Amino acid sequence: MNFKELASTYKTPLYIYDLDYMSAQYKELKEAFKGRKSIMAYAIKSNSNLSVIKHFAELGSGADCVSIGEVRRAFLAGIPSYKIIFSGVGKSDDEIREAIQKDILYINVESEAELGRVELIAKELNSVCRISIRVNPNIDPLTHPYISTGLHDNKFGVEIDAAKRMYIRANNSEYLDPVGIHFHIGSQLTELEPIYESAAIVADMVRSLQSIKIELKFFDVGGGLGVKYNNETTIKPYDYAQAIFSTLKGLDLTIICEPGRFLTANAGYFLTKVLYEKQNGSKRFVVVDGAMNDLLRPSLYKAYHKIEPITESKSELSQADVVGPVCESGDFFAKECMLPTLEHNDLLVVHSAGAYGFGMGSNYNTRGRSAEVALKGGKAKLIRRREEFEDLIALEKEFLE
Ligand SMILES: Cc1ncc(COP(=O)(O)O)c(C=O)c1O
Ligand SMILES: N[C@@H](CCCC[NH3+])C(=O)O
Repeated sequence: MNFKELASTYKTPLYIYDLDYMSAQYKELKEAFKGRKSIMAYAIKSNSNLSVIKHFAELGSGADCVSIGEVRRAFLAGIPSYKIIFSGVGKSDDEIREAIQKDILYINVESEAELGRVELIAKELNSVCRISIRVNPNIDPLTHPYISTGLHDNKFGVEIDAAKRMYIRANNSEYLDPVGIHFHIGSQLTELEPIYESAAIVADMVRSLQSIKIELKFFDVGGGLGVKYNNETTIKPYDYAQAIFSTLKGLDLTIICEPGRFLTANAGYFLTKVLYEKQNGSKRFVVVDGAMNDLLRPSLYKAYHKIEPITESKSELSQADVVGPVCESGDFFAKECMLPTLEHNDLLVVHSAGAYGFGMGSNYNTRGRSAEVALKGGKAKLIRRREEFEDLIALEKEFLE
């Protein structure tokens, strides 16, 4: 990849996404589920640029959404309504209403109280809403605590007993059609066992519902497949699919998988430019033009992202913290990273930045968010322009007296 040329054409900081890599990841995962009916529902939250979603739409993907905004993005990008799923613990009445009116595949319900709202709104609309229920299997996914979602300590989903009550209620309602069951125990999962255990619990639940004549069609295994940021061992898609198949013996359900990070993380690069080198006592800092408002993961989770310098410098390597201009000591991309002496305008490539990168960005410190560029067949294309000062103040300006 010619990062120098990309930086000179589009300036920095810059997000770059390799769409061909995303296609290869998509195809590998889809292929792993061969032999069973399956839908890949791309988790839009991992990278919600419309051109990225459109790319997955063209590959035949559905969409997993967590807000009505994401549902609207899915429609805009050409994902068919019958492949769109809407999850999340706090859907508002307006969001539920619009999802029902848009006739998406199903609303994934995450509490008994929410089931009541969905039923009421479907009744008001004189409609029948397809639903699934998100089961919280209380299994430790063995990942970072901030991205664990499958324990009773986490806000997501409902416990088995509550789910059963909800299915019975939904099955008896004129306005609800229970079609699916769902679990998603966390993100960046690198151990297969918790996924297998969760799938087994949920498959047993499907069987117990069958015994009371509630027949589901969709077995939604969520997302969560981890990727290599550093030297993690990851789960192979084939093993993942086989583990799920092994829990489904005797059940003829369409599998829905909601990959996010697996498809996008290692397709993305964040390109930033060196502004200054500085030394505070024995501490060396490399100050760059990107910051935590562009890529929050290192600050929020102490997440590791490989940093690759692009420089003519042949100097010895020494430890440095790579930091941005934001007014927070937590604004860093790497700590104690081995780097040569860098010059003004040298580039640093932050790897694995395609998932939960741009989307978790903000305008903190009145910084415009970076531009985004997509690469396909070796060709680069701008897919979001850089935010300018005028964009940042647009919603406030009219109120200035
Ligand atoms: C319901 C649901 N599905 C899918 C995903 C995508 O997760 P990941 O990016 O780890 O594949 C998430 C995010 O954690 C989620 O909450
Ligand atoms: N934002 C997280 C992933 C959250 C997944 C959504 N529940 C990350 O960057 O790793």
